[in-house]
Amino acid sequence: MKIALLGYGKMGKAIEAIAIQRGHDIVIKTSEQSGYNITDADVAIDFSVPSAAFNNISNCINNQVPVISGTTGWLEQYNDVVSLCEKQKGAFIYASNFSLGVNIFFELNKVLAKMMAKVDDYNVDIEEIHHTQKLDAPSGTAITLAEGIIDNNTAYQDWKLDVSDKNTIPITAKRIPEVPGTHTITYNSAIDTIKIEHEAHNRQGFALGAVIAAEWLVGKTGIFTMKDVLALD
Ligand SMILES: NC(=O)C1=CN([C@@H]2O[C@H](COP(=O)(O)OP(=O)(O)OC[C@H]3O[C@@H](n4cnc5c(N)ncnc54)[C@H](O)[C@@H]3O)[C@@H](O)[C@H]2O)C=CC1
Ligand SMILES: O=C(O)C1=N[C@H](C(=O)O)C[C@H](O)C1
Repeated sequence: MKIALLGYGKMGKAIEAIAIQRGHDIVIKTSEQSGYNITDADVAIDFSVPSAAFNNISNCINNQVPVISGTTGWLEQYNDVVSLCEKQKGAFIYASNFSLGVNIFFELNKVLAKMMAKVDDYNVDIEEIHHTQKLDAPSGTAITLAEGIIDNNTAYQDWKLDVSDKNTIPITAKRIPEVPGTHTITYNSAIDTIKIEHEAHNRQGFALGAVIAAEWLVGKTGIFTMKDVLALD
C-alpha cells in the first residue's frame, strides 16, 4: 500500500516505522498543508495539529483518497467531514485513540458506567496525563471516555475541564514530560473507590492501530470507527 503521512512529528515517525515493517511504502511525508499530490497515495494517515486536520482530511476526501485521522482537538468540524464524505462517497475513520488496549478500555468504561448508573453513592471523575508538548486539553481519549459514561448513565449530561458541577463529569488534564498517555476513571464514595486505568508505555500501540485501520479502510466507502475495524462487539 502507498501511504501518505500528513503530519510527520512523533506519531508520523512511529507510524512510518510500523508501516515499513508491514511492507508498505511511504510515498508522502509532510508537515505542510501543500506541496504534494495526495493522489499519489492509496491511503492517507493524518496525525497533524488541530488547526490543520480539517483541511488535510477534506483534501483527501475531495480527491477520493481514503483517510484516517488520529488528530485530536478539531472535532467541532467532525460533522462537516461526515457531510463531505457522504457527498463525495469517500472513506474516513476518526479515532481519538487507535490503540487496541484503549479501545478495549472504552468498552470496559461503558460496561462499568452502566453498572454505576444503578447506584447513587458514587461520583465519577476522569484524569488524563500527557507529555508537555500536547496542544489540546482535555485529550481526545478523555472526551471519548466521558461520552461513554454520559451515554450509559443518565446522572451525567456533560463533561467539563476542572469543573465539578452536578450532572457534569470533571476532567483533569496533567502535563508531565515524556508521558505517552495515561487515563484514569475514578468512582468515589464515602466508603470506597473504584478505579480503572489505561497507561500507554510508548506510542507503538497508537501507531500499529492506525496502520491496521488504514489497511482495513482501503477499498471501502463510508464513515467508520475503530469499533468497526477491531470488531470488538
Ligand atoms: N488517535 C490517536 O491514537 C493518537 C492521537 N494523537 C494526536 O495526533 C496528533 C499529533 O500528535 P504528535 O505526532 O504527538 O504531535 P507532533 O507535534 O509531534 O506532530 C505533529 C506534526 O504535524 C505537523 N503539522 C503542522 N501543520 C501541519 C499541516 N498543515 N499538515 C501536516 N502536518 C502539519 C507539525 O509540524 C508536527 O510535525 C495530536 O493531535 C495528538 O493528540 C497522538 C497520539 C495517538
Ligand atoms: O497527544 C498525544 O500524545 C495523544 N493524544 C491522543 C488524545 O488526545 O487522546 C491519544 C493519546 O492519548 C496520545
